[in-house]
Amino acid sequence: MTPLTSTPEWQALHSDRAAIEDQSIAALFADDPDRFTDFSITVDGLLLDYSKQPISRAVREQLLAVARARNVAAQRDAMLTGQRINRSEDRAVLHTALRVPAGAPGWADATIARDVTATRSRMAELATAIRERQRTGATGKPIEHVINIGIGGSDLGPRLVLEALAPLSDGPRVHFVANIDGVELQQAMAACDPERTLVLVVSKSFGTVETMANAHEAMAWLRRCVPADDVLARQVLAVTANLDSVRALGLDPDLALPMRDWVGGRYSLWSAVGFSIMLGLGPAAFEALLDGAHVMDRHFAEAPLESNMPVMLGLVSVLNATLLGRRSQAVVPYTERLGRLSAYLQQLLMESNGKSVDTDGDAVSLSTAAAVWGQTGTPGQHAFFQALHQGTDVVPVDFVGVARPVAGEKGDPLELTAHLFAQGQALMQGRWGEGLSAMQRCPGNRPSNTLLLRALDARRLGSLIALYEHRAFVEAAVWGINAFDQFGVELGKGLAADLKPIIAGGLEPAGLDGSTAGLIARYRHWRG
Ligand SMILES: O=P(O)(O)OC[C@H]1O[C@](O)(CO)[C@@H](O)[C@@H]1O
Repeated sequence: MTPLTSTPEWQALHSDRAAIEDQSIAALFADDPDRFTDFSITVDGLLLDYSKQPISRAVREQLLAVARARNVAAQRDAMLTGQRINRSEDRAVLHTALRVPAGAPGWADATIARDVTATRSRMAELATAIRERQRTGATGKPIEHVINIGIGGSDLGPRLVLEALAPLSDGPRVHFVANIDGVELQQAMAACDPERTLVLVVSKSFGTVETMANAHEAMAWLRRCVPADDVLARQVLAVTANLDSVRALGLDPDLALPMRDWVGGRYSLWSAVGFSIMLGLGPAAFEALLDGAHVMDRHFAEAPLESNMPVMLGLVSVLNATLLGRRSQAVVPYTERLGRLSAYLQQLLMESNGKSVDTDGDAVSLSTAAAVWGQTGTPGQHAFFQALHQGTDVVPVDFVGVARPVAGEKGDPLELTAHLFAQGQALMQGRWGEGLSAMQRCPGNRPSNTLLLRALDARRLGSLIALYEHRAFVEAAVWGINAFDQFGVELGKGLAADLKPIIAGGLEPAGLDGSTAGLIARYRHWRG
């Protein structure tokens, strides 16, 4: 893979780096009254406004030239058509196939489409039977609670969606359990009647320590509390790509909902991993979520690069993170319902693109993924916004707003929206003028994107999530890295397994580094 820095297109952009950094965003508006129209893109009720970035028309052309030089369109097509683009794991990457409506033309082959439709139908039948109380728990009581046990991609997506659309929930109440310390599981078990609870064990690998530990605990609870021999068969359901391990846990693999190896964990909420969404909101809402994502997929596949929302969002990110060295990025949704968004995007963007070698294994020549963080507005305004306005580092912000709240939600987002728009304006304009002390002045010229959803509903949420998935793809394509493996996460998992018996006191801490040995000694001492 040619290093990005060796391409003439990047070199041309880089030679203008200082000018771009100094570019007054306000001046770009003054020079071009139509700038908002030209630097915003709308796809089916989702608007991206990237006009408050230091990007002139000429700079946009340079960015697009970089995208062409990196074959972003060809790389996209290779993903969509099921080529094995995840080279380090020799896998195709087909989360987009999960969102093609049944019978509609997709990009991948027909076998995959049939498999996707079959799983979706099975999920819908089962969810309907549970929601309509035809399929009960082992003692004949209806399922009113679901405990979703999973972590990372087997947790964050369904959690985000169910929190966002909670007012639409008319099915069993879903409780999420990810951490291994037992806190969430204890809380969930305390809130659930075991005879009316379905436990979902969601794990692509079915080997993740946290998930397996929590699954054992929850299964023991069901066995203890439900007087029926077939309680596990009736009330525990595995969602996985590893059916052999389902058997090892004592569950029937024939009952499990399958995942495929061509779906990465952090791209999997559209698969059977989203079963808890279907249970909570119903199959129609799940379909709407998929439809919204598919609309974004089609747009990504078909729109010219310059009016392609994920392409432009990805290029803006590369400009900030790589060209201008802005190593962190805030995501601030202006609705409490999207409070999980920054955590979701942390995994999506940082696990995908926190890489320092390219697809050939050579060191990349420039910085890749920036740190992603944030919380909702307006609480975030009273926490970290001071640093956004006056701190020494420029932190690009993605604002996310909704024109209409989720159906059934009380409260009007107008007040919040005023804050949202005001913050973007304030970051750009700053505050200057006679009579202001140095402490009172705000430098301004700080970039932001604004994403505005016509309404917070399943369809727009699907589009929004798919947009960020494709942004990660575009960034990776430009950087020349593989967005679909995550070997870095494995290292700590292995070390934790080695350390556990030492910390527990069964093994002596031989050969450890001084810090780890010291920490273990102190922990043991304080634990008593
Ligand atoms: O679904 P699994 O296999 O339990 O993995 C959970 C998560 O662990 C990771 O492998 C690493 O955090 C993620 O990519 C994945 O979403």
